[in-house]
Amino acid sequence: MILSRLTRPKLIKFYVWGSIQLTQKYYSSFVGKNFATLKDFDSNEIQKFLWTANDLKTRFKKDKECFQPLHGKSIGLIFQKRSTRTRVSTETGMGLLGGQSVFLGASDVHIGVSESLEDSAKVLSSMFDILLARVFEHDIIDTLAAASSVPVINGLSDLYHPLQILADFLTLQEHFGRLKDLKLSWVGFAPDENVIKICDKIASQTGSLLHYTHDPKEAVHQANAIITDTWVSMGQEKEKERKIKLFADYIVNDELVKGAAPNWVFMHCLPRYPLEVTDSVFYAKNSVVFQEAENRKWTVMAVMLHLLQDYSPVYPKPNFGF
Ligand SMILES: NC(=O)OP(=O)(O)O
Repeated sequence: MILSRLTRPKLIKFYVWGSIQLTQKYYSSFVGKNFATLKDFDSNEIQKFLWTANDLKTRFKKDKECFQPLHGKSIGLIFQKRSTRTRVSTETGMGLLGGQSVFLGASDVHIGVSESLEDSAKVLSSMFDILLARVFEHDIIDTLAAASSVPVINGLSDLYHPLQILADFLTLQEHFGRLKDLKLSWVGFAPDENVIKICDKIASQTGSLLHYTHDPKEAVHQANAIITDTWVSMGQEKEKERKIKLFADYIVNDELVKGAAPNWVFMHCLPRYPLEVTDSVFYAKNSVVFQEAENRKWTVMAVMLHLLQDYSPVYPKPNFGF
């Protein structure tokens, strides 16, 4: 199951995720792997990350347990853009696991400016045990990963935000008690055409239903989750006025959500501008946006832990419906 950042505003469509069908396969170790996009992991592996995230959340938050499996490990955080959730969830999560984080902002380091990406990746991976990068072009993630001797986590590129999708899945599982047979309606920009092709191929293999439409009412009809994102991404501020006009009819508001399933939830990865969703929906009792934000922490902890060492959850596997 994959999800892309939506990058091609010229194509105005709405799309709906059908039931999330995950195939069965034995879990494999993730140690030493990169985490660039969820399409690199099969459904069973994604469930494993989610199981561990649930387990860590229960152990640290509910049980108030203290254990530090990543004591002595460190992560380098390469950020070309600003961030609240990705940065803070990773820094505090690494701290809880006993490790250390070093933030490397765009104006702090030479990466891609006075030193090649490859040289930076070689140097940083000789000092850190793992790297996380938030970049503009997705190719930068691939370049860093190819030159790095340690795992690289994608903290957002122009194509993928896999950490966010893990947190979204965890939130859906917590709320609905399953992932199977949920109708997810994403209201916003059209996905990248290549990503659509990949999604269609996976859907044909798994039995998921994918539907793309220009009609927001059709998109949210009987949806269990209505999801949107900011229309003005970082670095696209110049396009703000054009996008406001272009997407004026696509605001998620009380009228639009009337067509959703009775148990609908609203999701948004944040930060949120009032442009794309009204306060009445964003702060509605059906909104799970802050639970979704908190889950960024437990999911990135699961990813860091699994890329650095094998981990067996203490708590039973949550029900995903598969
Ligand atoms: N959703 C998300 O990635 O938030 P930040 O930009 O604050 O990291």
